[in-house]
Amino acid sequence: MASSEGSKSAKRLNKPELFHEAAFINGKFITQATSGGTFAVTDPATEEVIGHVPDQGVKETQEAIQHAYKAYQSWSKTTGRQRHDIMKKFYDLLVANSDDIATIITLENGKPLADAKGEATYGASFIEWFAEEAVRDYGDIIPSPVAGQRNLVIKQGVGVCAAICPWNFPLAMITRKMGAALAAGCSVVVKAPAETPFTCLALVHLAQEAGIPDGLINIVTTDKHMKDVGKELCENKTVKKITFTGSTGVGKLLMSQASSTLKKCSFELGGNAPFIVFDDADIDAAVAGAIACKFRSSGQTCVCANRLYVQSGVYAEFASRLAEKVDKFKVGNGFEEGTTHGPLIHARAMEKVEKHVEDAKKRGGQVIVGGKRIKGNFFEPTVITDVPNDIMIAQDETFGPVAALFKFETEEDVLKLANDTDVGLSGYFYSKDVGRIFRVAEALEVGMVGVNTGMLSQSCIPFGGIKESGFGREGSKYGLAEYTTVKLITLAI
Ligand SMILES: NC(=O)c1ccc[n+]([C@@H]2O[C@H](COP(=O)([O-])OP(=O)(O)OC[C@H]3O[C@@H](n4cnc5c(N)ncnc54)[C@H](O)[C@@H]3O)[C@@H](O)[C@H]2O)c1
Ligand SMILES: O=CCCC(=O)O
Repeated sequence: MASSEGSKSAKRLNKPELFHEAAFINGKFITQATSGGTFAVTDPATEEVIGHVPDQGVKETQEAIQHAYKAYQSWSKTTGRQRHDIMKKFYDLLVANSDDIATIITLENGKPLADAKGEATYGASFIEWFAEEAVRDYGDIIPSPVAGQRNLVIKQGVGVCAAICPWNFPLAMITRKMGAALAAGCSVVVKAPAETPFTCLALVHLAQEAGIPDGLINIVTTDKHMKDVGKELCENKTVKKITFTGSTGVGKLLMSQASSTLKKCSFELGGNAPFIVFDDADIDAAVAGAIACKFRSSGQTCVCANRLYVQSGVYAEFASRLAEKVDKFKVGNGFEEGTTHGPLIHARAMEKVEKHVEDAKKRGGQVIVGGKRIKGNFFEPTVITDVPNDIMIAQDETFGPVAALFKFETEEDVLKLANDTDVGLSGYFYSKDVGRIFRVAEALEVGMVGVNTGMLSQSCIPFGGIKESGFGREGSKYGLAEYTTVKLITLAI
């Protein structure tokens, strides 16, 4: 039965039945955990409870895996065209219900409604993209040196996939994994983020409406038992792939657990993106790019700029123009008209942001806008200048609305600084010099480079990193390959 908070949340939707206080296994919404426990989910803006979901454990995870295996056996025998048709219906339903999806995203994640609508579109685009890829996953014929022999290469879905997803994109981080898995002929067990399970549950409601077979997608909800559930997903022999988006520390743990059964892994982990503005840049474009890249989702994306390196000739101008724009942001509840930036996800995130700002201040940084907590989970969008190269922010992503501006003199210097980090997800730079554009793009140690733009994200690009930002790609044709294995058939004729 729905809780009073859950009923209130459901009433905000055009289609209240999309709000489920449940897990989802084998096509059924399950409101009770074996342990009997539930956990509350709160709105990060108001800190009020918006609903409850079952606190599931290892037993339910094993059940979900078994159902996923059964569903995989039939789904893997369907044609790419059949998978396309169901996925296309699923996509159409996501689009038709995008207002409700956006409302749930704002409710549980806090991002402004306009951004949540953007995510509803972005998230749905992965289902559409992979539906279209499902019919084009070609094999190969390799000429044999042996007379009378033919070598055929076919692709097959890897099997049951476990997806462990974060809270910062409650829809898109799931559809990016799920879309590829379904297109490849795989089934999925998703461990929903404890902070944002309701978007995920609305998603599977629509999947079911679209005709996705029972057991093909399963959602385990857990909080207290999260580590045990994660370990089960990594160690269970029936699961053939682990896909994870989140912090590097958790990625390392999951990889060590997954090594016991040598699962295929793709990990999209933390970044520490350099954002470089050269003297020859278009400063208006660079400021606009920094606003989009640094402050999107209040700084809580893995591809957000974390270190802004500005060449000495334009440092003062860039800093004052950026500060002028940041000062005009309207921070508030994502449902309020005019809100440009929402809250941080929770108190732990706030502690990290405050620690980074205090450290920068102690080391001589000048706060020219913002710099402190407003109330609850809200932090002032902040710009700090004159920071030395060894502040905490230089080595650890803040995941918050703080732009630290480092000054540099030469291209050689800034490349050394930009690459002086263990991680390498994305990097950005602004320059009009064609030679420099190629030199710097090739030299940056990252998986994705934005040149004269602060936005990369689309379903058609290979999204992912190098170094300790993980491996594997999501989205694009490369993303589909992560969910398939290649099989050789040698035929003597
Ligand atoms: N790459 C990204 O998009 C992304 C997303 C979220 C967080 N982060 C990074 O991580 C930092 C901390 O945020 P966080 O605490 O939410 O990240 P996290 O890595 O702890 O959590 C991400 C997801 O992993 C799950 N998880 C955590 N420990 C697990 C375990 N042992 N087994 C199975 N699942 C587990 C959580 O339920 C969550 O849904 C952020 O400041 C940021 O740097 C990155
Ligand atoms: O935060 C991780 C993913 C962000 C994106 O897809 O743009």
